[in-house]
Amino acid sequence: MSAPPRVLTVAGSDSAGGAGIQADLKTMLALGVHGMSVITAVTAQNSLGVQGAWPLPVEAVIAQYRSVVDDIGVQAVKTGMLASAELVEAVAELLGGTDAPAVVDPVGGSKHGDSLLAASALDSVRTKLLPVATVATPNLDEVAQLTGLRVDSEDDLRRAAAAVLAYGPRWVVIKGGHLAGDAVDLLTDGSEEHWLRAPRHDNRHTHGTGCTLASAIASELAKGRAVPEAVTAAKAYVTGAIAAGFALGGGIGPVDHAWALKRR
Ligand SMILES: Nc1ncnc2c1ncn2[C@@H]1O[C@H](COP(=O)(O)OP(=O)(O)O)[C@@H](O)[C@H]1O
Ligand SMILES: Cc1ncc(COP(=O)(O)OP(=O)(O)O)c(N)n1
Repeated sequence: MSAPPRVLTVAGSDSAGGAGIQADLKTMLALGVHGMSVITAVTAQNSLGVQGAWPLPVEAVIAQYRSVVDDIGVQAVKTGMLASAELVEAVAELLGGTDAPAVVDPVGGSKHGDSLLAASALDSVRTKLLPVATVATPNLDEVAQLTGLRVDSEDDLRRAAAAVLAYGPRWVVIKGGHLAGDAVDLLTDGSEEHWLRAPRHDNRHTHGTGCTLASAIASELAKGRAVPEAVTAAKAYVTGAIAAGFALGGGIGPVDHAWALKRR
């Protein structure tokens, strides 16, 4: 039996299991790749919000990464919550030393508005992390934090993409999930444009959408797909997961990472 493609997530733990490391590993399982993890921070969170967050020491993050990459190897890496400037810079340096494609989700906060990244880390995201990204996947709040641009309509997505690409990622997916109307994302490398459109599901249980999309892109890249095909497949996966999102706790429940497995 040959080993499945290996994908590494470098992200924070979500105790509620809908976002962060837990979302990433579930996505990877559902998409048929071998998921591995470098935990950057532990959060206490649930359907109502984030109650606490504790970043890990930089040396613990580097040690986890080295253990996995030096022995097992990876075909793609995804990054999520990195919490501090020190962790952003350490992870950027690690990514700069690998040939595997890197999907960078520049996580700034949770859906409830709780911060998951120190304000002092934003400059390191712009100048160190985005330049080593194969694909960056900011949502509209992250676009505003990183570029100062407000996106109010589909027309603004192109301007936002150009502003993020100026920091150096090879491709960017601007996620229009927070706009009204269809769920439209723009994937571009500055010359090609791919508009990814899906019907908006009227389901409030959307915890983990961004993590799920980014780790699905990494999974598809690890299988050898080109970026546009990988993002198209990932969009279909996250759309199905949102359609099947379910209530848990008293607030926003998770997307259903297993939706595609249940249909087999
Ligand atoms: N209600 C929805 N119905 C369908 N797709 C959605 C919905 N909300 C978000 N999406 C899609 O989910 C993906 C993640 O986007 P978004 O929710 O904006 O990310 P984040 O979790 O980082 O804020 C994008 O492809 C977006 O278009
Ligand atoms: C540990 C951790 N990492 C990232 C997030 C944000 O995840 P996201 O997929 O953007 O989902 P929402 O929080 O917006 O529902 C998180 N909450 N926790």
